[in-house]
Amino acid sequence: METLLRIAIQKSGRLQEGSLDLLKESGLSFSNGKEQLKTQARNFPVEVLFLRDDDIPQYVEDKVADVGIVGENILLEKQKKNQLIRRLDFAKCRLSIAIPRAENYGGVQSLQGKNIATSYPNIVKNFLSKHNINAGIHEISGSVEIAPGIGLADAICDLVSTGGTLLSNGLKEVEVVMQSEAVIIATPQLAPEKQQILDKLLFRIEAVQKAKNNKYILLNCPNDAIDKITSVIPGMKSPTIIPLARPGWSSLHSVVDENDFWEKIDQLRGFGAEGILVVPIEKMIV
Ligand SMILES: Nc1ncnc2c1ncn2[C@@H]1O[C@H](COP(=O)(O)OP(=O)(O)OP(=O)(O)O)[C@@H](O)[C@H]1O
Ligand SMILES: O=P(O)(O)OC[C@H]1O[C@H](OP(=O)(O)OP(=O)(O)O)[C@H](O)[C@@H]1O
Ligand SMILES: [Mg+2]
Repeated sequence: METLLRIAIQKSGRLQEGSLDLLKESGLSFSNGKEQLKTQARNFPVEVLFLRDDDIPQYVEDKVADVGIVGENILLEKQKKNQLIRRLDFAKCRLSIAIPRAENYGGVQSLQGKNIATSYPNIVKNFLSKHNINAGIHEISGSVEIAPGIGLADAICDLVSTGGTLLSNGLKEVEVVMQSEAVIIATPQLAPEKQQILDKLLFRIEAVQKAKNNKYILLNCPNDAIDKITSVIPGMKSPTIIPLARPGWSSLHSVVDENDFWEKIDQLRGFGAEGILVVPIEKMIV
């Protein structure tokens, strides 16, 4: 029987779209109907399980799933035997403590003796003991931001992204406990055949991630600017340089990192680059 790598992803919620996109952009083709809880890829030895994200670390520890995609917040909270394989650059958020907007905050000591509502009791417990704070933890599984408003707790610890939910519940963020993004987790000891499949998948994921972080750039420049421009955008090995019909000019093709893109464009223009075209890359294999 063919060995399949079992990957657990969130069935519905904030991680679902990013997880599906990542697997599909990595070339896996599978169906994901609304009621479907399990599916096998048509063109890759992978089975996908659609689960509640909170349950994924336990499934991975129990080897019911070999690999999972969860937020780092869930990985840290659940304290299961999982290894973090790779950060995935989506579902970025932070886990923060917030208090009613009207209240004064004089640093972490202000939490002494308070009651904190959260879905992350273990993370909050560690945070409080690191700061020698004695506070009560009231565990609830959702709608945490409502807790101070209904007299359930003095403060909360929950995920924040735009801050919109805090704002609309009259709360203000006072401490960032951790930053989080989606990650791939795996059982500590994968069978060699499964490890091989995972390595193959990780190679594809890397190509997808690199492509997202880079752009293909084409520009025209005077020949005497080629060296300076090459030092700014050296490309994967070196830029491609093609002479233009106009004497003394060349077309230079390279890749540029998305993160410092605009600074580099300013530098290139300063060196005399013109007619700059920037296009997305679909996959990037170094
Ligand atoms: N506002 C946000 N912005 C970015 N990422 C977020 C945000 N909220 C949550 N996340 C990330 O997405 C993960 C899933 O969030 P979601 O709200 O869908 O979970 P859930 O309600 O617990 O879902 P489930 O029903 O699967 O248990 C979180 O653990 C976190 O890592
Ligand atoms: O800072 P913001 O951009 O407002 O995002 C933060 C909110 O997003 C998440 O909930 P989600 O919307 O996923 O709903 P849920 O409570 O049903 O999980 C999280 O639990 C916060 O409540
Ligand atoms: Mg959940």
